[in-house]
Amino acid sequence: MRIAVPNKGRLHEPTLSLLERAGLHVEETADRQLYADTVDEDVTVLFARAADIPEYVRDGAADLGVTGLDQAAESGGVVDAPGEAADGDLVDLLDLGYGSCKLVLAAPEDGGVLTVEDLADRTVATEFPNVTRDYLDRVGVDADVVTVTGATELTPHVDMADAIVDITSTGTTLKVNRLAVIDDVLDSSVRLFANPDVVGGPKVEQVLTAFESVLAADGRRYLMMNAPKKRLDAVKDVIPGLGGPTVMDVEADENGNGMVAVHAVVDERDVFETISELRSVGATGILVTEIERLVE
Ligand SMILES: Nc1ncnc2c1ncn2[C@@H]1O[C@H](COP(=O)(O)OP(=O)(O)OP(=O)(O)O)[C@@H](O)[C@H]1O
Ligand SMILES: O=P(O)(O)OC[C@H]1O[C@H](OP(=O)(O)OP(=O)(O)O)[C@H](O)[C@@H]1O
Ligand SMILES: [Mg+2]
Repeated sequence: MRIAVPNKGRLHEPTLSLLERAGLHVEETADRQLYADTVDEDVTVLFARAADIPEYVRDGAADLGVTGLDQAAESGGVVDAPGEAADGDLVDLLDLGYGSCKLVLAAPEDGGVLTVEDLADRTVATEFPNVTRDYLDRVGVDADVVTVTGATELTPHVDMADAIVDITSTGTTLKVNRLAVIDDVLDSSVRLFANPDVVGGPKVEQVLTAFESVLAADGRRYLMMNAPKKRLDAVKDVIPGLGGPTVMDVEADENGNGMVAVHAVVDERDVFETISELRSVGATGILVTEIERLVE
């Protein structure tokens, strides 16, 4: 099975680190720029441009692809389940949570374009012509779309366009270029995309489960502690555990009181508060550890 991942740019490193955390360690080889084996002999990684990855998956050159929803939407149809897929659609299997950005319509702060309606018979420059045309159709505005391959923010200042559709996340680039957001066009983040023909296959499901287990572990901590058996109910009340904590009998303390070891998964935001509450109900030897993966 082949997974296409970004070969460079801002999505490259986080995607490799996700593969690593998912247990799909990518082997170092001479050809690593193009493709690489993983610890799983059935899984190969292809390194491609973020914008080309949807095409690799649609074509079947890769079974799975990791890239931004913006890129997939630009290249064709995207559906949530294989049953909904028309010819050439990709299945959006999982939101991987990084690369969050928006495609927005923006125009010069001091210009004459204040609403999308003002764009009628004017020009929009973008790296995303298909998404932009779909958007203009949706809002019923007839404007020309000019395709550029970068530095889109420049075009309104050199009279190439009256507005742009471009990626924004912090808003800094738009601000520096004195452009104001007029409308949101598409919310994007990095997704795991699949060719509809491979969804449900055992290897794809295995990769999906591994990625899901990394996401499930994010923001969670594993707590371990000892507690007097007679305080167990109080300890359980404190821990908002995943399906309740795991409880094991351990040796009695020096006074012969029954003791238990309690393990639980908790939200990292609750750890600080939970520890003091656990101590106050008699827990001792409290350990907090990170979780690499969590298969629910
Ligand atoms: N500022 C941003 N914040 C968050 N995500 C972003 C941002 N810019 C881009 N992205 C996401 O990353 C994807 C790839 O962008 P990136 O800049 O890494 O690639 P690129 O510009 O196509 O790379 P290159 O041209 O170097 O191949 C975008 O399609 C989008 O999903
Ligand atoms: O809202 P902001 O946080 O300013 O981010 C938006 C900018 O980020 C991306 O460019 P990138 O940094 O990837 O450079 P690139 O044009 O070389 O792709 C995008 O094309 C915008 O220009
Ligand atoms: Mg970029």
